Amino acid sequence: MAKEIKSIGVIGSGQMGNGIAHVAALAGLDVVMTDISEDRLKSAMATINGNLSRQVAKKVITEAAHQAALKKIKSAPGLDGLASCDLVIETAVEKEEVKRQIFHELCAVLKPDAIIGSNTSSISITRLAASTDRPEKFIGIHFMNPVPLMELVELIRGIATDDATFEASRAFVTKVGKQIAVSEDFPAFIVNRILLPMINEAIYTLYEGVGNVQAIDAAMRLGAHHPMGPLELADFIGLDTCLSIMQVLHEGLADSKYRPCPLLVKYVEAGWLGRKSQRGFYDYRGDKPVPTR
Ligand SMILES: CC(=O)CC(=O)SCCNC(=O)CCNC(=O)[C@H](O)C(C)(C)COP(=O)(O)OP(=O)(O)OC[C@H]1O[C@@H](n2cnc3c(N)ncnc32)[C@H](O)[C@@H]1OP(=O)(O)O
Ligand SMILES: NC(=O)C1=CN([C@@H]2O[C@H](COP(=O)(O)OP(=O)(O)OC[C@H]3O[C@@H](n4cnc5c(N)ncnc54)[C@H](OP(=O)(O)O)[C@@H]3O)[C@@H](O)[C@H]2O)C=CC1
Repeated sequence: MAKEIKSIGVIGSGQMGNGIAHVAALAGLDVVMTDISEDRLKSAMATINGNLSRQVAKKVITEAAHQAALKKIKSAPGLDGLASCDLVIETAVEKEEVKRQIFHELCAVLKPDAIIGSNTSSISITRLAASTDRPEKFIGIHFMNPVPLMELVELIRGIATDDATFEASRAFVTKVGKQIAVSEDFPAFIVNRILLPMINEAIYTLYEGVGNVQAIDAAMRLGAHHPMGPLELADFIGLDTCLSIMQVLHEGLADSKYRPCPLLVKYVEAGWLGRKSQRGFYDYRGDKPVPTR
């Protein structure tokens, strides 16, 4: 029988890491959140507190639940605090070499029966699993952004993932209140295999001058009823993450239809990564977002 997951660790406290810590703590799990810097962790705790307050204001949760969730989260830099976790979910940047290095260090401190999950948007679960000492206890647990609001989690088995790991992960995802879509381990899985080429095409539409930022986003918001325009959504995801996903699709499927738009490459090279760096297809430094093209 699959073991119940009662405590989780989260590596990386960016928008996905702090969102996963938020929903797991609200579900009553003990959470240890780690990152490379103490400042990052402080700002992640402030974000979680703000997002929980927003849920209280919207009457989604009570103030008592807000306070109880905060008490469930411990944060500490480095990986030592993860030693007793049942499940550790890696949510660091979408760079394979960074994730492999993290897993190398993590395996040395983790208890032998702990499960490792990766929140990767696109990278092969089988390949990441092979860089650990426990490929059978490794799985893709792919939350969507923003985690507290989005209903779906993709579960992706690597070639070696065993049934107990899959079932324990399934029970964990259900416990945090999310629905599951099971995906085979192919580049970018299901959601991003479909979503990211659409976003990349929107960037080509901008690059080729078919429309400006405002026109492209209005077209898809009002003409296709997407909740956010594709360029607004790209800024929300992070342009570095969008580029990494397109690169994984392009290399992994060897098809030119996935070629990342040169304009996306240029924005990332400029450090204009979207909302997280205050500038992307919109400039967020003023009172309201202003298109940069
Ligand atoms: C890249 C990958 O690997 C996979 C992915 O995740 S792809 C991305 C998937 N996500 C999407 O497609 C999201 C599309 N957008 C939407 O569905 C909606 O716009 C939304 C759900 C994000 C917001 O819905 P809304 O009803 O307009 O929310 P609203 O209450 O007005 O809040 C909007 C704001 O709060 C955020 N937000 C609201 N409640 C939140 C909470 N509890 N926790 C975190 N963020 C929250 C929103 O992101 C946005 O941020 P700012 O206020 O800082 O600008
Ligand atoms: N953004 C999205 O919409 C989604 C992203 N994902 C995936 O989730 C993961 C995280 O994305 P996201 O939260 O957006 O990224 P962010 O850039 O917001 O956060 C990544 C965090 O990881 C930290 N970090 C970097 N290197 C390490 C390390 N070696 N050890 C510990 N922490 C580290 C970063 O610190 P610093 O900034 O100081 O480098 C940062 O705080 C990626 O794999 C991404 O593909 C999945 C679903 C949706």
